[in-house]
Amino acid sequence: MTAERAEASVAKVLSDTGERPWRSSDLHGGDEYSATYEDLTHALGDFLDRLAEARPDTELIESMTESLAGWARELGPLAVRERDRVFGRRTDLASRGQTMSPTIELAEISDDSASGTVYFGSYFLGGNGAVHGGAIPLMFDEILGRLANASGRPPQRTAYLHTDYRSITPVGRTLGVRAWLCSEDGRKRILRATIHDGETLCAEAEGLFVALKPGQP
Ligand SMILES: CCCCCCCCCCCCCC(=O)SCCNC(=O)CCNC(=O)[C@H](O)C(C)(C)COP(=O)(O)OP(=O)(O)OC[C@H]1O[C@@H](n2cnc3c(N)ncnc32)[C@H](O)[C@@H]1OP(=O)(O)O
Repeated sequence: MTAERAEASVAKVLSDTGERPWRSSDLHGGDEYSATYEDLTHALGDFLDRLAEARPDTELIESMTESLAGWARELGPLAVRERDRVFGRRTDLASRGQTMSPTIELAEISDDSASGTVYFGSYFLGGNGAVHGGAIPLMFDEILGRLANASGRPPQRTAYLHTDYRSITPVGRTLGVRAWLCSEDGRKRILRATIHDGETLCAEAEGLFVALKPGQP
């Protein structure tokens, strides 16, 4: 899907849910700003992975705490309404401009399917090299939600998301991810997705997405 199409479908999501449609012109600084924000989210994700892996000494912990508190103080007065924010609203970027779920790099996307790769860094570790069991449905909701809301479909919300954990999902490896639309019935759409480590099926999910009625939040 092109960036223009993704943006058009997101604009529809927001206009139908009562928010002013999001436009790329909401982002200040054009292309230069676009690249900079993507770099910021990558740097933040990298920081979280390194933090999760490290055993810092007290001096470094104190110094990091001070730096982070300084950034929070600087950002505090810059808070804007949800519709004017950048974080998580950059559907033109693989990361969507957020770090809550890992970045999904899509190699193929059509109206009813998407496939690509996902990499869970150390930040998403549950234990013994396996991704946390809550991070996996988070990633599934991300890819299924994006697919459900793509291609000019009406805005939808997840009604249920069922995940089966078939084998551990390893941290620190590039994994295959696939999502596809299974059925449509009125306002209801069922979508499925899988994560593979090579030939091994790690996890699979089924989600029901329900198209929102006008004015529904
Ligand atoms: C700018 C950037 C924006 C980014 C956006 C894009 C990227 C996003 C990426 C991230 C994306 C993240 C996305 C997210 O995470 S969305 C956040 C998580 N989801 C929610 O918060 C949803 C909360 N629930 C609701 O709002 C309502 O319950 C909904 C809207 C879902 C339905 O309530 P509504 O009052 O409207 O409809 P209805 O109750 O008459 O139901 C309608 C039909 O559906 C059937 N049904 C309903 N529930 C279930 C169920 N659990 N199992 C089986 N069936 C169920 C029901 O039987 C009926 O069927 P039928 O009798 O007609 O046959």
